[in-house]
Amino acid sequence: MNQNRPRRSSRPKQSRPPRRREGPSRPPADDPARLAALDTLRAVRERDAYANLALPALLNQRRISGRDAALATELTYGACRAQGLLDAIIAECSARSLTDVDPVLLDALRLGTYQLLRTRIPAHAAVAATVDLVRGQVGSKLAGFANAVLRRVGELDEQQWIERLAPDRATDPVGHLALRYAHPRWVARAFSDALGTTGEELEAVLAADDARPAVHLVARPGEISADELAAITGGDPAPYSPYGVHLDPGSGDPGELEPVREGFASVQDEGSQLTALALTKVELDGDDARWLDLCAGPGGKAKLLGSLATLDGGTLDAVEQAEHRAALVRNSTEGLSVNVHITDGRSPDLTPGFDRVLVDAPCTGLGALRRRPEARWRRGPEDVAELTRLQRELLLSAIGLTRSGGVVAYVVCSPHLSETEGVVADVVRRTGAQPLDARQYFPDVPDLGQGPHVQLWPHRHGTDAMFCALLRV
Ligand SMILES: C[S@@+](CC[C@H](N)C(=O)[O-])C[C@H]1O[C@@H](n2cnc3c(N)ncnc32)[C@H](O)[C@@H]1O
Repeated sequence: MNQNRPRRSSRPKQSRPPRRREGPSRPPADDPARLAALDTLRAVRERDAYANLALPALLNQRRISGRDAALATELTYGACRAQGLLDAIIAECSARSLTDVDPVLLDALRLGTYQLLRTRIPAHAAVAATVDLVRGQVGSKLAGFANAVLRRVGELDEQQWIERLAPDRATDPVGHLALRYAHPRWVARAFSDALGTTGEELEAVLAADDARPAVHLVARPGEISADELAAITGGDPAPYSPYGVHLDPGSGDPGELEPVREGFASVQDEGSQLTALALTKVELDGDDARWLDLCAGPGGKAKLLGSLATLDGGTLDAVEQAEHRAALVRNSTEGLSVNVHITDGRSPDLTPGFDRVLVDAPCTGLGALRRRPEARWRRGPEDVAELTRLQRELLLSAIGLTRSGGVVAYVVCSPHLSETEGVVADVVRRTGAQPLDARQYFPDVPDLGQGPHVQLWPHRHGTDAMFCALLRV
């Protein structure tokens, strides 16, 4: 046990989180919200479930709604996001190493610690409810352990824990900010490398991953305008994409909106829209009727590109390796001039000579961490090498399938330099493809840096951190 652990007698009087609201001194015996949160954390850990899919399904199945659903959602998503910080604090308060703690007990401790540090639930209620949960789900033998750990956690507030546990900001700014904003160090390092700073902008992008993002819709070209879509949905036209609409994060399930149900609109990050649109804006000499999306599933960009190609009398070939994802592409592009191929984009049996090709390659997804609560803890730095190999191979294939004078857009939802500039530089060296200044194809989007490639950022643009390089073949 760490010698520096705070003793209860030394607790400063003001150490409690300041914003507690009054609440029941004991949680109700039946606690569906916390049980749903615990079961979701377990599904995320054991089955690699996505919290934002598993929790709504579970709430629905158990008919949990209203305040219980809201509490379950806050606790689940909050504990998923903050996991690294919560674990560091729990480890400091636990006599056992976390690897020796029963995994369900650890999930419950994460929920309890989250309640103590980041909610206004009274400390005694947070501890009692978690201990009851442990007693019911893990067994009464471990309830005392949970109680002891959480009482120690409650001796300091979040700020004080960070001061105690985080590396010194002056000597290790990345390590400090990684713990403060609950990101793995390698992710904070990747953001820092891409931004070229360890200062305020790094802090801003890490903080942006914890903000609830607006829901972005895309209007289907030729069917509905962004203004009409905004009027119907009560949203606002997006600042940069002519097809985009932003909805308030709390405005309910966008899948229930009529234009989405009818197929006139879809959920799509504005950054994704902008990268697909950039490909369509590059000037071409000669033919412009054969477009290709080499990594199309689940079909967001294929729908946008397919709509534009169809309006112009062209076609889009959409390649996807995974069968179930190809089915999603087929579904989302129904009625458009889109041909879906289930095949490996590195060696598809397609006739070369495409005019415009999109490679929206599989990636670490570090650019969309705000949309998936558990995502930042799921990938590791060891994933990068394999992904960059695949990205390079797909981009080389795309260039081979493009006619001379045609254009390729290489897109990833990650700012990791190995996945972005590294892949592009390597392929340009091998093929002689000519990088274009992509910034000119993102009209009116500010803060695009030195070019030639475009890196969007949540804290600058309100989009996912999408990267886009445009290469003339
Ligand atoms: C980033 S996602 C594409 C997102 C899509 N463009 C959209 O906007 O909805 C990458 C896709 O590439 C697919 N993929 C992975 N390896 C592939 C390969 N070798 N050939 C073709 N598709 C592949 C994955 O299954 C995944 O659906």
